[in-house]
Amino acid sequence: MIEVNELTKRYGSVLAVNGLSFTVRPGLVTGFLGPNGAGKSTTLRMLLGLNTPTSGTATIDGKRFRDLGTGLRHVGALLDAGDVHSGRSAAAHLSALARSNGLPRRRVDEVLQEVGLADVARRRIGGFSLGMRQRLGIATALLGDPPVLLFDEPINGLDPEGVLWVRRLFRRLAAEGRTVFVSSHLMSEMENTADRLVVIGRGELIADEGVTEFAARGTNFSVSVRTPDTAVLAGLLATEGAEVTSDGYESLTVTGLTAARIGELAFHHRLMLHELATHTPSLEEAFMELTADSVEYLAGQPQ
Ligand SMILES: Nc1ncnc2c1ncn2[C@@H]1O[C@H](COP(=O)(O)OP(=O)(O)OP(=O)(O)O)[C@@H](O)[C@H]1O
Repeated sequence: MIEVNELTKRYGSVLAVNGLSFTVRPGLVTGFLGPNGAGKSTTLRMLLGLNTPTSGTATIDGKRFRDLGTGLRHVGALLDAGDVHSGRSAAAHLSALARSNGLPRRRVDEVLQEVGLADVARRRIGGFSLGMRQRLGIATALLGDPPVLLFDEPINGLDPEGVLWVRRLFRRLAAEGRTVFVSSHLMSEMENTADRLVVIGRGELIADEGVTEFAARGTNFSVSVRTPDTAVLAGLLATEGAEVTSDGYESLTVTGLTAARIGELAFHHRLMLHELATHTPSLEEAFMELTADSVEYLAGQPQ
């Protein structure tokens, strides 16, 4: 169990993390989401004792990381996949870590196999692609067979097959009863992976809930209508208080009225409908909507 309580980190005038509180439970994949610069990496670094909080606490199973004393056997983490000695081979890198953490040598072969790097184990890391480095970072996190796993943007650089693999891996690790906490700035990466979401913006908590509850917060419900009588129907819908936009030939998008009400109106006025479909906001849309105020860099904004 990860517990973050009133956690704050200030860098000079920048308040990177501001009074953040949440818990991450075992047996689930929890996505840690927020736009760029929201404070995800800073929070993960404080959990791992790499940054000191300005105030508040970040604990793992009730203790600060540095007081756990069991290192890789308790918490495995992927922070920055580029942060490895590039002159070494993958096997040498993992062997050195296994030795310094008192882990058996066989774990090196097991994790290399697990992440699909067994065939390139003796190659220099310097020649690895970003995706291979991510796999090595994941292997490092798994080395101590820990009950708690933290991954910072693990999907970066992975090809589609790699993305599927990593999703299945996270699901399996959670099913084994581990605590799996995965950061991303893209909701699409978490949509089919996470059970719960901790969403932050500008260092503050926006949501801490199940994926379904989060999706239900999106308010952009709309109805698509196709009819040969767009002008007549649009007029009728407007008098009912709906907001109507025409998407081109025979096609309208309507907000403010249900599909059932639109169908009734069309029926009463003998208007033919070719399509009537409710559009439920996606998880991605809910995320964009709820974090809109926290986005640091917006495309198309004047400088
Ligand atoms: N060492 C530092 N010194 C000064 N400011 C920092 C430092 N580290 C982070 N920040 C600032 O703190 C804020 C949060 O950064 P952080 O890297 O934690 O965000 P993030 O959510 O991980 O973003 P990203 O998705 O871009 O990695 C940003 O405004 C960043 O510029």
